[in-house]
Amino acid sequence: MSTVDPNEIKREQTRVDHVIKKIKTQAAHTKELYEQAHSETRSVENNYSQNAKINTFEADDRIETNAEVQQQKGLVARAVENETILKRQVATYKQLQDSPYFGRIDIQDPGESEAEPLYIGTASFADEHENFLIYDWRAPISSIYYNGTLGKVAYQTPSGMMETELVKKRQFSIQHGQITNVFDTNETVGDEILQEVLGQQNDTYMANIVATIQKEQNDIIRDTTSDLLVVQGVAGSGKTSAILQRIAFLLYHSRQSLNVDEIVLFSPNRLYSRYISDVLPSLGERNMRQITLADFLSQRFQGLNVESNFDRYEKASHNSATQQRLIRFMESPQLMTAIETYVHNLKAEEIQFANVRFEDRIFFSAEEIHQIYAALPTTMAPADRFLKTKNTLIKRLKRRINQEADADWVHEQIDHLSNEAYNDLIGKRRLRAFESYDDEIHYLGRKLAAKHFRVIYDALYNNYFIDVYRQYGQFLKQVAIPADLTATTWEENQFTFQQAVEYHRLRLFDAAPLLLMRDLLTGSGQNRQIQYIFVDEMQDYSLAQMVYFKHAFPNAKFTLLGDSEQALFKNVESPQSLLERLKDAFAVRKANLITLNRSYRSTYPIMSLAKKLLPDGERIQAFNRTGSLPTVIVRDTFQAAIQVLKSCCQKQLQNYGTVAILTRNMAESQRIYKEIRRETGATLLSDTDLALPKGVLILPIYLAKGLEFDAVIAYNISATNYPDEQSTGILYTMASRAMHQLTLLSIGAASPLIHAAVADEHHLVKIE
Ligand SMILES: Nc1ncnc2c1ncn2[C@@H]1O[C@H](COP(=O)(O)OP(=O)(O)OP(=O)(O)O)[C@@H](O)[C@H]1O
Repeated sequence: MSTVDPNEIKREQTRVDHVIKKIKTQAAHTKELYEQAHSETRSVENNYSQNAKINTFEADDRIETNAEVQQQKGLVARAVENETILKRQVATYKQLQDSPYFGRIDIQDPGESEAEPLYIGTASFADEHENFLIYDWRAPISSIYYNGTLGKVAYQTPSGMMETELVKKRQFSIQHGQITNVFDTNETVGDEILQEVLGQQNDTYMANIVATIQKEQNDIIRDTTSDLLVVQGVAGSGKTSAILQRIAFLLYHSRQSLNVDEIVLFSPNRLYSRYISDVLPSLGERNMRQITLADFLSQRFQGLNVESNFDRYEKASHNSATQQRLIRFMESPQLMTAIETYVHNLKAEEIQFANVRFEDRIFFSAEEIHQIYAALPTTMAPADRFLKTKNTLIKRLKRRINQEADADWVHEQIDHLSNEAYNDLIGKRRLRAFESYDDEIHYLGRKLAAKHFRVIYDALYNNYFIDVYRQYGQFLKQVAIPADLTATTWEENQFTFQQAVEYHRLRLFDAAPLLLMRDLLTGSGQNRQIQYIFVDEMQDYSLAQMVYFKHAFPNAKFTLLGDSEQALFKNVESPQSLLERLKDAFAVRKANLITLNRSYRSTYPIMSLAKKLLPDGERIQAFNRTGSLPTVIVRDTFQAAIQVLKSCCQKQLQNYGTVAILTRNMAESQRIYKEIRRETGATLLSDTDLALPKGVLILPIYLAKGLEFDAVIAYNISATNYPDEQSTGILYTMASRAMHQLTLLSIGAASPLIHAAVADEHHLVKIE
């Protein structure tokens, strides 16, 4: 790393000025185009709505109008798209005007006498002669900036590997058009600029890291070949950042074949979804689809209240050994395999068909449904037999509707129809004459009968003629249980499942096997459109859930990221064993594992303490950023602790924008919120909050997953709250949320885990 000669900096600033001038000209021109496009869209839209209003009473007119309307619709769509592209371009130029680029590489191709400088920024920019003044960070040549050290380098292009020589690599910080920092480096991406970026205060929402992507992160971002990419990364190692830059990268590289709507990110909670929502737009891309596991499951189990990880965590702070063994089995891929085998071998008479009832009477009996199913060839897959059965039922329903169309009760209804209701029912047919009056009445009758039986149609459509809960109960009854579970435990397990369902509740660990069973039996539930699935905080998912995702998104490539040591909902597991289990469960052709051991978020003193909390924390490399020592404060009473909280918040707010008080659960958060909100102006955050304000925030640790704060106060890290190693993951996660300052506050003796961490190294903390 070397500093750059002042004259050279001047020359660079002149270039920055020149590029910005060009961008400004281009921006003004694009803005004009955008405004034109905007008024064009308005006029096409106006035109469209005029045309849509055209008299459609004459049959011939209708056909013509339809074609015209379709054409107008196309015009509107194109105008809107054009406008959106221009709007995005205007935004990109605005950003480039402020900071046009962050890197420069000088490359000398074989046979050339001079090196050519290339500048790298968040988007490409070319002048009027098509000279690239800035290269997009995702362009093939830009990979040299992230991967290469000076000397011979190779980079991937669409037409194969290219070789060149890297003779200079320069990093810039440019703010408001002024170079504030510049370094030459031989490293991949040197530490100086990174120091500067990481030392800054958190601005509540996540920012992109394209200027300082590190080599290992770059491997994650640019991996285009793996079907399963697993990233085990320590706290603050940039996993979430890598996901977002990877999505931007994939979109750039597969513009033609990949749409952002074909990417789904499973996020740990809704706050996180908001926290990361600015990154992709700052890179000129739209956000991917995001969903939490809880929302995904509620959508699939409409009408049932599915337990969430948070509920489970709030309910049982410590699981008994028996409970842990039960959970292990219920969340295992073996259970999912057992479901597959069970469904595969299921005999017709074992399928739990249910009566379809209508107005207190049985409309299709389970027996009738069973007979249809049983008559189908046994060689057919269960889902195919099921679909055929469903079709037969729908046909029978239609036949019945046809018969009822001429029934007296229907005729009576027709007689009492108002003119308006009559016209409504005739609907589109109004314009085509009926052969006879009887035809018209029969048509109306069918419509009325169909309306009458609509609930049955819906029940068939939604597969309510099979009772999957009873079927699942049957499955549990016969499945072979592991040796470490007793028959009594297993019976109790079946009973609690039944009981929960009676109360319209579903335990979290039943959700994945139940969904798999339902999908396999009914041939539903798969989404073949999705091309990429990302799962952040993968350690909070069971393998059974992962196996279900694999089934539900059969064409997707998976990127799973997490930190086995930030497990809040189960015991910490060694990264290697988690990775092995994942690989087995996914059984894909091309799996890639990447480990990130360098941590960027927290200062060196904070990370030094956090890693001591872990049994194998030594492998974590804390980024060398200075800061004050973490403080441990012990008080005897709740009131004394509240006083500490108030004074800490006031003090820390003078230096920092966000101070987060992290608690073990929601009840604790609420309790302290009541006590300190007046003096500190604190905000209590819950899972339904979608915004992250500045100031003092109070939240349970599970909502702080994936987030970071300038200062963190870990509230009540006492021996009572965190008595043994089951709490390791929680304390480690709490400590590693802090960027600049960490305070550990205990009421009564601190957790033995904290004592053990600093036992031989008292210099790691300051005791107050
Ligand atoms: N290459 C980088 N350049 C600049 N900042 C970085 C880089 N990598 C990570 N960071 C910063 O470090 C912090 C942690 O990153 P991120 O949240 O992506 O890590 P993580 O591995 O998902 O963390 P955790 O598992 O603890 O939630 C963020 O503020 C991020 O911007």
